[in-house]
Parts: sequence; C-alpha cells; structure tokens
Amino acid sequence: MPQKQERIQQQSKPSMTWLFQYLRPVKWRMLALVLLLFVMTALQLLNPQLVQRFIDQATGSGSVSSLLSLAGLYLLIAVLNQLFTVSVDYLGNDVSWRATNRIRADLLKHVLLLDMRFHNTKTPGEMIERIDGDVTSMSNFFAMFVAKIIGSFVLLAGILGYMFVYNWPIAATMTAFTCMSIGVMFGIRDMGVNASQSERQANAALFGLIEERIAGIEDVQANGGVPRLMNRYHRAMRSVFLFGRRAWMRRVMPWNVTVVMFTVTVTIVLMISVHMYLRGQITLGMLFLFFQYTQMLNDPIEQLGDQMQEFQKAKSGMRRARELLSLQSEIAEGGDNELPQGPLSVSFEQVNFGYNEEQRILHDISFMLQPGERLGLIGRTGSGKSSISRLLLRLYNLDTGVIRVGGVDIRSLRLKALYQKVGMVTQDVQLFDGTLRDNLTLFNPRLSDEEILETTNRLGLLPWIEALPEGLDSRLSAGGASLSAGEAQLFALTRVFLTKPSLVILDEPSSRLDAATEAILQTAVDQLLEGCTGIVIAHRLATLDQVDKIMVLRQGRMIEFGARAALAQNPSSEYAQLLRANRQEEFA
Ligand SMILES: Nc1ncnc2c1ncn2[C@@H]1O[C@H](COP(=O)(O)OP(=O)(O)OP(=O)(O)O)[C@@H](O)[C@H]1O
Repeated sequence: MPQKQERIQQQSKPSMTWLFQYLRPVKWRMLALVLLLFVMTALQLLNPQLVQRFIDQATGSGSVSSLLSLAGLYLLIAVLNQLFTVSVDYLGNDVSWRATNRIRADLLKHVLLLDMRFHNTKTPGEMIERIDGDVTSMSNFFAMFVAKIIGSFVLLAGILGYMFVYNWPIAATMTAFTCMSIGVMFGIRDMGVNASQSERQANAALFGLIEERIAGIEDVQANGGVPRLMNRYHRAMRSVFLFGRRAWMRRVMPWNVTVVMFTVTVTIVLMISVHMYLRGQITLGMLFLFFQYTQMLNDPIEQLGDQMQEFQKAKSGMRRARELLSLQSEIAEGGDNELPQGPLSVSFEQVNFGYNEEQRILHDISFMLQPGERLGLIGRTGSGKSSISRLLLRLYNLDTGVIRVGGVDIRSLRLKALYQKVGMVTQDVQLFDGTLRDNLTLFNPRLSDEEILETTNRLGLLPWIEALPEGLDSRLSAGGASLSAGEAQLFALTRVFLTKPSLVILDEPSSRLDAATEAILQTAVDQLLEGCTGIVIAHRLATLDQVDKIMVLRQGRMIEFGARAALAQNPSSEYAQLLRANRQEEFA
C-alpha cells in the first residue's frame, strides 16, 4: 500500500510570541488596564499613610477638624479604589474575551478544515473541549496576567521604596522575603504544567464519552446500556478527579511556600517595629504603617502566586491548542485552475484507495463519464460506492491514480472551487438550529425567498413547505430527527439544487419510502440532474431507469461498466442478471 501523506507539524514559534499575537489587537485596552492599575496602586499606598497620620494626630494634639478631613479623604480614596477595581475587572474580562474568542475562532476554522481521517478519530465532545475548554483555561491569563504582574511589581516597588526611606532594617527584611518568594515561585513555576495538561486531556475524554453516548441515546436505551454507560462515566469522572487533584496540588505548591515565608517575615517586622516603638524611635502611627505595609506585601506576592497558577493552566491549554493548530490537513489546497462552465465530465484513472494502510478499499478503478451523462453505481453494501463519492469530493486523498472533473485533476483545484460545482446529496441530512430558510440555504443570505420557493416548486416540494406552520420561517431543531426519511431526502435535494451544481452525487435512501413520496422524489431527482452530470448510488434497480451508464462494484473492484441499455440487453452481463433475478433486496 502506498504511503499515506504524513501530517506535518508546522515549525512552532516560541509560546509567548504565539500568545502575545492575540494580545496585539487589544493592546490599547491593555494599556488602559495597566494605567488603571498604576492609579489603583498609588491609592492603595496612600491609605495606610492617612491612617498613620490619623493615629499620630489623635494620640498627639491634632484638631477634630483635621481628623475629620483625614477620615473623609480616607473614605473618598476607599470609594475611588473600589471604582477602579470594578473598572479593572471589566476591562480585564473584556480583553480576555476578545483575545480568547480569536483563538477559539482560529481553532474552529482550523479543525473544520482538517481532513476526515483526523475527524474519524475524534468525538465531537472531545473537540468541543479542545476548542472551548482549553481556551477557557487561558482566559484568566489574558484577563489579568500582564496587568496583575505589572501591578504587583509596582506595588512591591512602592512599598519597598517607601520603607527604605523610613527604615532600612525593616525594608531589608521585606526585600529579602520578596526576593525569596519570587525566586521560589519562578523556580518551580512549571511544576504543574504537565499535570494540568493531563487534567485537560481527562476532561476532553469525559466530554467525548458524554457526547458519544448522548448522540447514540436510542441505541443505548434500546439495548439496556445505561448501567454500563454510567460505569464508564464514573471511571472517566474518577480519572478527571485524580488528574485534577494532582494538577491542583502541584499548582499551589509555590503559593504554599510563600505563605510560610510571609509568616516569618511578619513576625520579624513586628519584632523590630515594637522594639523601635518601645525605645521611642517611631510613633504609634508609624508602627501601624510598618505593620500595614508588611501586610500589604502579601497581596502582590499572593497575586503573583495566583498568576503563576493561572500561567501553568494557560500554558497547558496553550500547548494543547498549538498542538491542534500545528496539525496540517492531509488534503492539500490546489492551485488556481478553473472548472469549465456547464455539466462536467468525470474520469477515474487507475484509482486505488484505502482508509488505512492495512486495507485497500478501492482497487484500480478507471471509468469515464461525458458531460451530462448519468451513472448508476450499484453493488452490495460495503462494496465501496460511498468511498468513490468521498474521493470525488476530496474528503480523502487517493493512494494512487488520478481523478479528473471537467478534465482537471481535482488535486489542482481549490477546494472551494470544487465544492462550488460538485454537490452531494447524502442519506444523513444534517440540520442546524435555525429556520427552514437557513437550513435550505446553509445560512447564505444571498439566496432570496423567491429563488428558494421557485426551486422548491420546480422540485415539487412547495406543498410540503406550505404545509409547515410558518413556511420558510419554521424553526428546525439541530440533528435531523424532526424529518422523516422521505422529507430528509427532499430537503437534501433542495439544498443541493440551490447551489446550482454542475456535477451531482446522489446517495439514494436505502430505506423504503411510500409510493407517493417516492414518486415526488423521483421527479425531484430528475429535475436536479437535468443539465448536470450525475452519479446515483442506487439501492434499488428501479431508480436506474433514467441513467445512461451502469457500474457494478464488488469488494472495491469494478466488475462491470457500460451503457445501461446495452448491459440490460446483454444476457451475460451482471446488470442483466440482477434485473432478471429482480434482486433489489440485495441492495436495500
Ligand atoms: N471512515 C472509514 N474508515 C475505515 N473504513 C471505512 C470507512 N468508511 C468506510 N469504510 C470501509 O470501506 C468499505 C467500503 O465502504 P463504503 O461506505 O464505500 O461502502 P458502500 O458500498 O457505500 O456501502 P453502503 O451501501 O452500505 O453505503 C467498507 O468495508 C467499510 O467498512
């Protein structure tokens, strides 16, 4: 089996550069945030000094009016401080949402463009966790990290600077504590990153499990699988708990170390201050001020510790996000080649394909369809019919061979150009949460109601839409459960018809429809295929009366290909034998 194209890991930029690229668009808001923090810090430093003066004046010969004005000023500053705190929180969250939403959008776009081989191995729940959960773990980093780190250092510098002016032994004790605390935190800052990454992985697995089971709720209930599901759920939950606990313990380690050091520092500062007060070297107000400033020292250090924790969480989320972003789709974008107007020819030239290296699914498929011709594709279940359509839409890469549409190798076309001209009607109709109009046009606002109604009328579907309570404005729920098999097919046909394709691949419903729906469907299919090339994956021979050519597949090999009329008249042909035996059931 030929080599599958390797997923290429892009050259990754240094992590911080990657993160800061998302902060660049919000740099002015960040600047405002930092300025607000400067003002807040100044106010925080001012208040203990007011209290110091208040105490000294109260214990000395201060007048009541000056005491009252000091108290009034204290109140004003406290209120201002509160206002600034709210503004900083608001701005911080604003910055965070803007930056993280950009990452979410980048991740979602990237994942939507990844190939089917990647998606086959991932559950939607896991992807939700990776696109949203991992990014949420970075949100605090964006909200507060830069601002709080700067704010903490400014506050520390303010306190220590002031203390050095007034009392150097205390200032030296405080500085030693500050340096040691920061040193410890930085030294072991990455301790929790790997554990946090495993925690996020366990979370993703849990959400994957929940989503998978809810999506298959019918099967789970019908087979009495709820207790077994709950068992697996509890095991996944336990794993989240164990990884979460380990990650938390590692993340809080730097903070615990600083708490111990802080207690020792407060004791030393108090001992020195009380000693100086007793010897009359400082006033009672000064004693309070020194104590207050030592207490205040804890805030920025704690802040730094918190941010260190957030940084570890952010770093693990960031690693996972970048890991995802560095995966490249195996489907390479083509060049600027254009497809011709009108119906398109289709040719397969010695196409070989397998979903994995071990098993080949399609063997040496070669055929040619002229523009406007219709091909009926028949074969037992698992013979490779849908695989042919997936290859035509470039959902997978070929192993060897060439597929041409309109004479152009599909690998040399931009994917968008291919999807504009090739439409596919599948058996599984995916509905999105929105109106019937949104679902039919796939949220394309350029398609007018007249166009939609005219198309549906042409396909004979107008009565169906008119029967709905609010017509095109009727709300459909996500999934597809609200449509019957017949309605789903009519719906899918209209959706593809509206894109005006030049080549249509139609995967016929295998379930039996009632005679009336079948008749409407057949008319709609004939309308759809008029003026374009068509490939019909047929499950019933009766629907192939209108096709020009027939291909019979068996175990991935093309055992017959030719004009339908000629094959029907050739008694030794596979198709004629099938017709004779009237073994439609085989394809149901
Ligand atoms: N995503 C996949 N990964 C691995 N193997 C796959 C995948 N999809 C299909 N196959 C295998 O490829 C083979 C051909 O599948 P394909 O869906 O093309 O058959 P089909 O003829 O369309 O069947 P049906 O009539 O039941 O829709 C089957 O053996 C199937 O198990």
